[in-house]
Amino acid sequence: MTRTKDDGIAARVAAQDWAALAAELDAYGSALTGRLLDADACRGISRLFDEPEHFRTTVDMARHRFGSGCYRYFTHDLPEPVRALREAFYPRLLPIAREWAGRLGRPAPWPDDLDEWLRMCHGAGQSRSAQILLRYGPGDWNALHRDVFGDMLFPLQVVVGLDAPGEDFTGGEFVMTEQRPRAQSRGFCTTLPQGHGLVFTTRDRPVAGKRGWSNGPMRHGVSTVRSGRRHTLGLVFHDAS
Ligand SMILES: O=C(O)CCC(=O)C(=O)O
Ligand SMILES: [Fe+2]
Repeated sequence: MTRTKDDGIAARVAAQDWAALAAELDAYGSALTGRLLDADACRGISRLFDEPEHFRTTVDMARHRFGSGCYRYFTHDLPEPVRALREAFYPRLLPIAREWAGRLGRPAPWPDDLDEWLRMCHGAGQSRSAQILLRYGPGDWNALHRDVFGDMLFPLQVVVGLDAPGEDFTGGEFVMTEQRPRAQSRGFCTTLPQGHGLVFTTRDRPVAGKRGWSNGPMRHGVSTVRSGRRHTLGLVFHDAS
């Protein structure tokens, strides 16, 4: 079993410039962190893909017309670095989620404690782990989508790049689109560096306008991988139904 200790993941997440990340999220609906995991730690996580005991379900993306490639849902018994990352991000994302809810006049049901929030999800019928490990090969891609599984929704999520773009794979950029009222959509592209996390909105972002805030609906996906293999770790803060 590839279990490594949390060798300072919490400290590295805490040490990010969270004011700058929040400002970037405000402006673009996504923000890239500094390096959180070294190459060995990234390989340790991507290798888990071949250890079926960690996963509850495997999704063949082509079969569901979600794109092409495969992802696997972890069981609730998360391997240490995955658990540590999720736990470290939650309290940092929470003030941003609450601020955004305030701007949009929406409820902010998220307690300070992640476990308490997960208990609320489970009580509402969203009781299955939503953490995923993804593997893309040449020609694979991820259709534009939103990871909304029910009424219980935490509005920000994180994807961690596990391979080095340009070395391990080409293509495979992280793509976001923002729907604009009565106009065509705007696109955002991020090349995810190995070991970095991209924080992004699950559903929409508050957009400032002449008459106050409105919501800018956003979707995310991945452009076609041209060569090599790309692995990512997807961290979602609500559970699935
Ligand atoms: O592979 C990626 O970069 C994105 C995966 C994804 O859809 C997610 O993390 O929610
Ligand atoms: Fe996703």
